[in-house]
Amino acid sequence: MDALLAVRARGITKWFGNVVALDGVDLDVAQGRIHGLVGPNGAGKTTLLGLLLGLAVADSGSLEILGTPVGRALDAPDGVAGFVDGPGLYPSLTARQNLAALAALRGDDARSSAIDDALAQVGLTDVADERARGFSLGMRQRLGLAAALLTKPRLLVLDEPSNGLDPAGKKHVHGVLTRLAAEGASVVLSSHRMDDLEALCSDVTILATGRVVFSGPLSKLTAEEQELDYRVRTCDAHAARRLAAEVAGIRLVDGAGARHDARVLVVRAPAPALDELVVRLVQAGVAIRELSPVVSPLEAAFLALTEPEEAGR
Ligand SMILES: Nc1ncnc2c1ncn2[C@@H]1O[C@H](COP(=O)(O)OP(=O)(O)OP(=O)(O)O)[C@@H](O)[C@H]1O
Repeated sequence: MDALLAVRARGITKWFGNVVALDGVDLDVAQGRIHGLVGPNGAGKTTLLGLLLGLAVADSGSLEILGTPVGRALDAPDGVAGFVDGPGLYPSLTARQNLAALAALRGDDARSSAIDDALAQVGLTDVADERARGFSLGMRQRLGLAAALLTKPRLLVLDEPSNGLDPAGKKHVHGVLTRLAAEGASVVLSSHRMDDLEALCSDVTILATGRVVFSGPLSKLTAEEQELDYRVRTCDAHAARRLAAEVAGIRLVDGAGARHDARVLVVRAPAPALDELVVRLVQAGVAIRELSPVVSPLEAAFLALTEPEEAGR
């Protein structure tokens, strides 16, 4: 096995009746990295995360987690924590009691200082003594993450952890995941939020109808995208339009993004042509006030890679 891999999956197939949820999936998750799993509804993300957590076993293929081959038993592999379909909590217990009870279930005797620390990391200190029954979705997600942290995971597996998070909750969760990875743990998470994935993940796997259509560094995915639409807002839209028309490889896109602001131009361009436009604008004394992709590079790649699959269903 590769010493630097937290997950090594080869040819994983999983059927539910006559539905193939995973169809020959290969996945490498490097140690100390945050790996995003993305795909349309029903692509197989939750099924794959469930296999990593030992909630189900594959019908075929091989799976190694933290260097150990996974057998047929339904059991969380050592060093792995996380949840799919929301964390399992006791509604009638407080946040603090939940963490103590979940630790006791594992046979651990979590010190109250460790519990306090986990609650602080996810930003739930103020509600530590409130019952989980009254918690919002975002608070339950954060409490589930705190429970996972108490196990000191070497691999953390989370299904859509951003669901229901307000901006403060998101900041806490991102902070926790980034810290874990910096300390050498690996994180695999699914999300439909491209902005979260781009902010957090170094690697991404895109699934479509149970198959991997891309897996690798996020930078490679975005670099592979040939052309993107960019909003360019300048101090002189007229001059910007004229200059854009002169740059080879740039096409002006009417409509989206420019509609509400006459100073905004939307151009479709590969990165080198966009660079050339920026240089020409500056040389011509046209100030650039905004330059941003209309949809994020990950979202553009996601749509390009998954839409043909969707259409083919
Ligand atoms: N327990 C189950 N019984 C029957 N079919 C299932 C079961 N779990 C998943 N499936 C099917 O397997 C496929 C993959 O589902 P899965 O939940 O893994 O997708 P997903 O990518 O997590 O989707 P979403 O983004 O909607 O959460 C779907 O066709 C789904 O209907």
